[in-house]
Amino acid sequence: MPTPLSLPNLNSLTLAPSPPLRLPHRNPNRLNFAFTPQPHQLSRLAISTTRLSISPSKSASSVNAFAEERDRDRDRSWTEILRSVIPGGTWWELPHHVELGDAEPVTVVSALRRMWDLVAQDRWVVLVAFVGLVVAAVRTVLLLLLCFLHSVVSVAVNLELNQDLDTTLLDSIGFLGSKWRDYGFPTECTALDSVLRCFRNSQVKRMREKLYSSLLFQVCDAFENTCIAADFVFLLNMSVAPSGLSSAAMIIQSDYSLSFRAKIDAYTNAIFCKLDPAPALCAQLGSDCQQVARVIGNDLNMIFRNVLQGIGALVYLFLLSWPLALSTLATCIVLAFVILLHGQYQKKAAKLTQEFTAYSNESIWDRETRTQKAIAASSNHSFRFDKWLKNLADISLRQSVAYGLWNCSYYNLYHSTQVVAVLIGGASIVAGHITAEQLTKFILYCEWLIYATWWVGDNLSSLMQAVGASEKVFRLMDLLPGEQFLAEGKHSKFFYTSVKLQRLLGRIEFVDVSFHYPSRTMVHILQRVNLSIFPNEAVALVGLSGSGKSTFVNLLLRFYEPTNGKLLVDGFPLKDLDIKWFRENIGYVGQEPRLFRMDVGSNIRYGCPRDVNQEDVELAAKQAYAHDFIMSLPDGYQTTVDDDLLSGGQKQRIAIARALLRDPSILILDEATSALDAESEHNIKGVLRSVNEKTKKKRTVIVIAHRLSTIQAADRIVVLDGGQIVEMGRHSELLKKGGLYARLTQRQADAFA
Ligand SMILES: Nc1ncnc2c1ncn2[C@@H]1O[C@H](COP(=O)(O)OP(=O)(O)OP(=O)(O)O)[C@@H](O)[C@H]1O
Repeated sequence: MPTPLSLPNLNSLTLAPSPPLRLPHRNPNRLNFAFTPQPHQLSRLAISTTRLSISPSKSASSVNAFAEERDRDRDRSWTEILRSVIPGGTWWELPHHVELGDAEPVTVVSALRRMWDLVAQDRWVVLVAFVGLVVAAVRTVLLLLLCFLHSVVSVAVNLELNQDLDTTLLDSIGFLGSKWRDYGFPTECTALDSVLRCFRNSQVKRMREKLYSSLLFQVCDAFENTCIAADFVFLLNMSVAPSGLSSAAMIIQSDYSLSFRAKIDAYTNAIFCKLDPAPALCAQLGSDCQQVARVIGNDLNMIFRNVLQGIGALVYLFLLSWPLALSTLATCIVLAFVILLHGQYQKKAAKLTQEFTAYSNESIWDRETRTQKAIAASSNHSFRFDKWLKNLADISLRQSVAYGLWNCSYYNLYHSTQVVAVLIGGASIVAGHITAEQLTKFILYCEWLIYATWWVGDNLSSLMQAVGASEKVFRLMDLLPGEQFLAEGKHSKFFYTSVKLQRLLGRIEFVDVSFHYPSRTMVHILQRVNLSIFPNEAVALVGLSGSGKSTFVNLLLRFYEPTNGKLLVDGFPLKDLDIKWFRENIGYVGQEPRLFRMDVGSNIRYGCPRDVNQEDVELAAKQAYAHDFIMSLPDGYQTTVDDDLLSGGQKQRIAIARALLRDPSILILDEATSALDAESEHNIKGVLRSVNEKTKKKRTVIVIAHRLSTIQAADRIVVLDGGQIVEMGRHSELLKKGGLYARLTQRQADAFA
């Protein structure tokens, strides 16, 4: 039953919206109510937010008026639909989306300049290819000249104006022209196209490398502060923050002894082997770089070549008949205008497609397929993904229709040129200004000109798309390395000191440290934390989920800078220490270590700053209680693994072995044993003893664990609550105290009881 709507000023007239309630799309403020009329109540109401209009009841005439109004409404909606779909109408509006910040938008000229900079090493290849193409295009134009000469001579022969010009000359010109056409131009173009294609591939590679290097040298908060792309925040958080850390990614970041090439390979490996959920980066490095590189490898040369050929054809058209040439030129100008519009539209659409593809990829990645299968019973499970897909489909539909319209305009204009040529040309023949053969040639040259214009247009729209795609790629490439990565000497007007200590003892001091994440400035994660960790001490951080344990470690690893207070390492401000050297001396295992697609031995050895042999690798694996399961794999240490081929506990043990192999002065384990069974965990507790079993070298250990049995052997247990240290002491002392730690221990004991 529809809800009755009472209008007090209508003498208790009760109206009900007739189902279905129609909301006219053209005026969302206006609601039309229709109701089944009683003889004394027949009326139609239009209620708007600003006025209420009532047509008084007039029985049959009102019914007619209502029907007419409805028809008018229908007609109006059709005209509105038609108006919206014509070029420039509302249907063509592309969705608004995240702006890329306040940087200047990339123009064709600036994009080309950037691309030219990128091809610095191979400029000669581009130049040679372009010169070749110019030569090829000029030859084509000369071919036209030969044809033209051929026609002039044949006219002379036909008209018998000059009996001295015999058919031998005519034949030789025709023969020369056909040979030139058959062998010269296609061969050259194919060869040059191949050269440019090879060049394009190397350019894609270079762009990807540059983009990677720019990303690798960013600090997390740099991304969180900018609106460059939420997807890159996601990428970096996944790569370096403990919550989703790929240990390997962190090692790449920390390990500068690796060649840049190796880092790139490792990252490529990690990302393209699906080890790191970096959908946006995949999109950026995959299609976008390829699209941008296509500009020089393909679009520009096609545009250039066709412009030259078009100019040549136009010149001959003018030589043949200027009225006809003018009419063709007018057509070409209209065509160029359509090209421009279409190109601009495609550029915008390409930019949005790039954004939405990244977001749709992200929405798949961040909800792993298996997880999705497990929990996706709800009808809303794919809401995010569907939303992006719908946006993509909408854009793609508009792009296709725009392309169709563009093609349609081309063909219509092309045929209209022929019609005009036949009309004007026919009149010219009758008037004796041109011959029928000249008209035929004219139509052929027209075709050539229009064809060249079409090619220019087609490649120009592709160029525009590439420029759209290049915007984000270039902005990411332009990011300056984070401050901590510049700590190697002079950089612009700043001078960064970089202290390398002779030996890292492992004394860590948090002095009055407060911190909030850049993306949530109002939420204070750590508040006035004061803590000194002594060399060779094993300290455990415990607390409720979200109490700031991982953040504590993030600051120590210098993924973020404290907003207040300072961090000292061996008495030196952490800011002044060489970040490369410092991270080389740290072993870190995160909550979800990830493995690279390579053999187990290489995975353990990965990023190790010192020379190690197989014996060292095996020793580290034994300490991490990974040796036995590794030996049970088909090829032992040579077995190729990746994230999906091992269990969570096995991956954690390999990651622990990797950290131990570095023989670090400070070892950080953030929930590093959460996936281990009780026995493995019991065995691995030895890692906590803060001594390298082989060298007997001591080390500082920081352990974060929810399973409190893991940390009972720690020298000191620090309890965090709401970003503050609330308790500190040994296991037995804290139990006696009866505070948060005792409560947590009790809860866990109850849970297992
Ligand atoms: N990159 C980030 N941006 C904004 N807030 C964050 C970020 N990372 C973590 N936080 C927030 O900081 C708080 C502390 O997070 P943290 O990961 O340090 O907690 P934790 O004690 O390690 O938790 P857990 O035991 O569940 O791992 C949480 O409220 C979390 O939501």
